[in-house]
Amino acid sequence: MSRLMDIYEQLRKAGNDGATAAEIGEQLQIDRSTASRYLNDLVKANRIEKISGKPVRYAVHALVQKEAPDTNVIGSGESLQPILETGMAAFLYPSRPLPILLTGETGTGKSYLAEKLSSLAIENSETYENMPFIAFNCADYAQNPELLVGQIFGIKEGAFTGATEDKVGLVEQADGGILFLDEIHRLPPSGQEMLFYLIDKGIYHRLGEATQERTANIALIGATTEDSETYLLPTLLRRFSVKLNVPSLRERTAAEREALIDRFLSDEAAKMNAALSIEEDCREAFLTYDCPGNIGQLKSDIQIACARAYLRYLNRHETKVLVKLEDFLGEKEFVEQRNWNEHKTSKQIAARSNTEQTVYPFPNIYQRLDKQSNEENADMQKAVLDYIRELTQKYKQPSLLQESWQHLIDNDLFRVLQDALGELNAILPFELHTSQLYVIGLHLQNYRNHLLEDVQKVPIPVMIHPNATYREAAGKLASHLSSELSMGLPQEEVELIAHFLTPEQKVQPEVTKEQEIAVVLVTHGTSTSTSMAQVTNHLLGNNVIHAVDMPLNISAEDTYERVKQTINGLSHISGALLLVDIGSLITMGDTIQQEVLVPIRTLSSVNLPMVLEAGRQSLISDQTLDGMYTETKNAFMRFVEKEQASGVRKKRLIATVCFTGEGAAQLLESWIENQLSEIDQDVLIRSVRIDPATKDTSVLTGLKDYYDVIAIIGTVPVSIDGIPYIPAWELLQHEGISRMHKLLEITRKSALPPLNQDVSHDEIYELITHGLQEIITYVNPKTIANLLQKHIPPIRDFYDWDSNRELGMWMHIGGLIDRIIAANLQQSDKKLLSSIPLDNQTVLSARELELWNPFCDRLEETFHIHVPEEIKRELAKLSR
Ligand SMILES: Nc1ncnc2c1ncn2[C@@H]1O[C@H](COP(=O)(O)OP(=O)(O)OP(=O)(O)O)[C@@H](O)[C@H]1O
Repeated sequence: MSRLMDIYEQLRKAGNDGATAAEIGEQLQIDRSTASRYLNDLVKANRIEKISGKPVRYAVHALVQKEAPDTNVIGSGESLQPILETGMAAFLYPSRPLPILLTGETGTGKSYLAEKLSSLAIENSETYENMPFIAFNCADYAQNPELLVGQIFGIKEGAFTGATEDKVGLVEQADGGILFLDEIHRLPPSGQEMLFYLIDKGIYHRLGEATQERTANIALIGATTEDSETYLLPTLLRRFSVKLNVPSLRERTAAEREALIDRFLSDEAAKMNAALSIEEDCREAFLTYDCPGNIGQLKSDIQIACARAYLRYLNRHETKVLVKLEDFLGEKEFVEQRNWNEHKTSKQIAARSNTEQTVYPFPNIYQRLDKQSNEENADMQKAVLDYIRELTQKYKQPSLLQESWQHLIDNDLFRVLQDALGELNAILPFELHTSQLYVIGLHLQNYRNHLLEDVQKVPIPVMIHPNATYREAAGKLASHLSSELSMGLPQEEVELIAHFLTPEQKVQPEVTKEQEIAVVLVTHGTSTSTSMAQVTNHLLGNNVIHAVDMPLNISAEDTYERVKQTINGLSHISGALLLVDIGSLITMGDTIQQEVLVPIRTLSSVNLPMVLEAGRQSLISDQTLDGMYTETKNAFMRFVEKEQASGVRKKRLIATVCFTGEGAAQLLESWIENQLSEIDQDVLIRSVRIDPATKDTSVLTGLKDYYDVIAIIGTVPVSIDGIPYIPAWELLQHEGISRMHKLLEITRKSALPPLNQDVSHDEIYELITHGLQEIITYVNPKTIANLLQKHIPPIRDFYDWDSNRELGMWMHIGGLIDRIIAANLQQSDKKLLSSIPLDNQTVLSARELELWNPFCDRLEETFHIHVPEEIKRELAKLSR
């Protein structure tokens, strides 16, 4: 700290009485006249005042004295006292605020303190009144140092590839106010240099704008979890005159930890709209457990335990939310299994999704029947059977812990079920799995809850069970419930339990239903297939979709091999339905089927509704490959028709989500906005708050009515049918960005007309020139369209293409020509060939090959290129 700062500090400690120059000189071991000079500087800068009298005394302004400690910040009177005091002093330093560096372990509250210090300064000082506070996490752009520096200092158009326009940086936005850079060690050396130049001289320049100097006056706060000596340039480190280490949770006093727990609990209670209390042993556990992720972890563990308690309160119609030790222990065990060294964000996301599984809504037949009380009895019976299936499927989620089930079922009911197990086993022809009993327990809990709700009930239809043994077992259970819990079941309920007991519904959580026909999903991107498959498998409660990802760097041959191996690895199948994202993969199945010796059918343009339908179909026992193909295709058509029937296409929207709707969600909002290219400017980005306690997604489902919500991106995993979710941490890596781009690409308003609509040849020409403009780089789309217009008709007639098929082929060929030209220019024919799923097995007639010759000859003449033989074959094959 500088001498001036030392003097200021000394005076602050002296309080309202202040000190004389001689006293200060003595305390700091400097001569009195030097102390006096500094003190007068501070007076001139209006930071301290003179108290008249002899000798003159100096004191810090009363206003400043009252600013620290802040009673609202837990620890302000204790562990955080020095940080708050020194931090405020640095802010109010004469003439120019001193840069502050906050160091400390993850979750200790560095960001929190930066914000608190800033709001204190803004509230209490005239200098900062109405001044901006800009916070930015450098880790968000760690993958792209150039862009990171650009975000901070601004970018001049053309500074690097992709910098298509001038961009104002954060320094400019924070001018005259406060800039907080979290994870500052992520700044590359060039950025660190620019930063210390700014601190020194108040001067900076935008990226790519070396000649134009700009000025800014900012109060800088940096924060890092890393050792600053190692990760920051010594020159920058020296510029941080105030370095404050934020203590870990271990170093905070017990009283502070207790106060933190109370604060977090009352924050949760405020969100719940219900009375919340905590059992003593659970509070004790929160007070004492080892919490390496510090306050951040403590907070999220409390939030999760509260969410669990809240779920129990809802399910059991309790009068208050009671947080028990078990609500916390589930989480703790989970935390212990994980290596805390992993990135905190991914840990928190995983922890939240773990909770989400518990919060997953269980089907409730009574509510369903209430809704459809006018339905025919047969439909109601079907609804009941679906309900049984759904409930049993749900149990197959392996991650759903047994205790979670127990939480959902009243203790007395749970006990009666367990007691009855032996007797039921004696009656039934097989041993009842305990999990099956939980399923029945859940159903009975639903029934019990419904009884409690004093509403007019629609009775479930009576579905007499054909087998007397099961009816007997159900009767036995009913009499236990009646005698031990006075829970008399009506006849239809007893019959329903008999259905639950039958082996068809017998739950075998470890075993996946054996599929006759496999569904293999192949899409571009590092994880697109896997995540679609995960969603579907999760929803269907079965591992029915087999995913093959196609990262951009793997060749067509590798993909081919992967798909082949996947199919070969599935014994007992009698066929496979291949779902692919783009048309060019459509021929892959034909080739593979010759090697794997089972029939394969392929559908392209796959989307989530299609995958779901295919998965559902594959679970139907006697479904055939052709039947599955047709049903899945129909699902797709229905989807397309629904889209078209909705008339004007809805505007596309990406929703960003976080627990506040203001933090991560807003950061993501502006980040994504910057990523959108010209053709995606129609996309709206909206940040949405997800309440941590209820995880209520109704705002998102509401948006769905008015917009085509193409993705949800954020820090709170939400699952809404048909809308892919991209976690924020994934978005900021290559894989996530490419997923987002893929989603944008497939939802763009296609230049192509709706399916099944006949298009005239002139229209095809227009549509194609327009469509090609968007995808090709090397040639004039009109030249290609002219060539196609001239040479396609005999081919079209030979294969009897309809107009949609023809449109598809024109687009495909247009793109292919562009790639051939690029490959010729870059002399990379080999690479081109390896990116096309070529095969030598398909037998093509001489006539088919000849058909393409005139077109290929003209192509070679016009563009001075060579069209390889393999490509001619590929074209012929695709035409079929
Ligand atoms: N004194 C405090 N009072 C109340 N809440 C706090 C306090 N300190 C931290 N928190 C809360 O704990 C959580 C973690 O804090 P924060 O994000 O500031 O930690 P951090 O040190 O910046 O973590 P990281 O280095 O991982 O970014 C936040 O939700 C924050 O609001």
